[in-house]
Amino acid sequence: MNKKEKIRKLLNKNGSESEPFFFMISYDLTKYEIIKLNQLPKDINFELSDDKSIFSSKKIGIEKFPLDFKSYKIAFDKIQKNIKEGNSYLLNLTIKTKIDIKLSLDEIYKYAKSKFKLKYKDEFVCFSPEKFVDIENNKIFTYPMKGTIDANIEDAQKKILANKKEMAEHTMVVDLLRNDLSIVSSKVRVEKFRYCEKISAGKKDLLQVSSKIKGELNSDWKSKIGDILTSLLPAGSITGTPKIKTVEILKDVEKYDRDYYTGIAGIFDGENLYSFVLIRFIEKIQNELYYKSGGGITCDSDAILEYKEALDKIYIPT
Ligand SMILES: C=C(O[C@@H]1C=C(C(=O)O)C=C[C@H]1O)C(=O)O
Repeated sequence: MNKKEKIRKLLNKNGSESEPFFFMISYDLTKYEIIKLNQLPKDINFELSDDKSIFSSKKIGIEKFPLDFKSYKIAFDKIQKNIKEGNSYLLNLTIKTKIDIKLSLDEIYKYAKSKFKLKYKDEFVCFSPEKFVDIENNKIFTYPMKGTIDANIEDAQKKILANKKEMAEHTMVVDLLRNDLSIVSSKVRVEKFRYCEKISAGKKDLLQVSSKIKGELNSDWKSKIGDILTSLLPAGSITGTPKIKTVEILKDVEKYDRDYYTGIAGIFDGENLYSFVLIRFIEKIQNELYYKSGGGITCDSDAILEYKEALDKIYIPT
């Protein structure tokens, strides 16, 4: 049985037992943890919050040792070639940046302020602003986030909402996720289109644009959590579209393993399910720390600006 199938069956089984459990799944669905909440080991910590006021402008400085622009540009150019050939029209290109910070993963987890947090053993810490799906009262919701602007630019919100490239990019992700939700649910509707949220990002504050999409599930969805999640993964907002071909291209151009970065984590509380995308992510690899980050590329993208955006996302909100 392959790993995806194993994950699907385990989630279905855990859901049908109606007991609360935690889950985390890697980007390529080869790694996972599915653990009953009352058996969660001490070295796995997480927090999920819906508190909109979680926002802070205190900064922790991070020294960055980024991939050189030339290497980024090679990947970027390959992506543009694929877009011109019609293989994809939106790809989320991500990079791994070595960082230096005088804090342990435990301390980062403790200090980072974010809606969603996860620390996994001494392996990684994630402080994500991005929901994946929520399931409440037989309804499934997803909240794709696409579009980032420096919040301190004058009229930042107005500018990003009026920007045609941002609009096109966001619409593509909403289309993809509407389609994904239609695989697992019915009566899919976009409930909110392009709303802005402010996020503290090191020396900068960022505005991120999201949408809210809703679908209806059958009342037996708890025994199908595995079918639902494995059909939706990897999350469209961190791949691009069309998904299968785009994932293939990313495998070729990204010269590192995403691992749990851009995967998902969440809980089933016995009644409802809440999950988030594993972005804003620091990983310990052989005693060095790496920050994984990226952004969406379209035919209109500028390589320097995209490179800058991926590096701007390297921050710890405190
Ligand atoms: C992949 C990342 O971000 C993704 C890309 C975004 C964008 O292009 O605006 C926003 C949120 C994420 O879905 C990341 O932050 O590492």
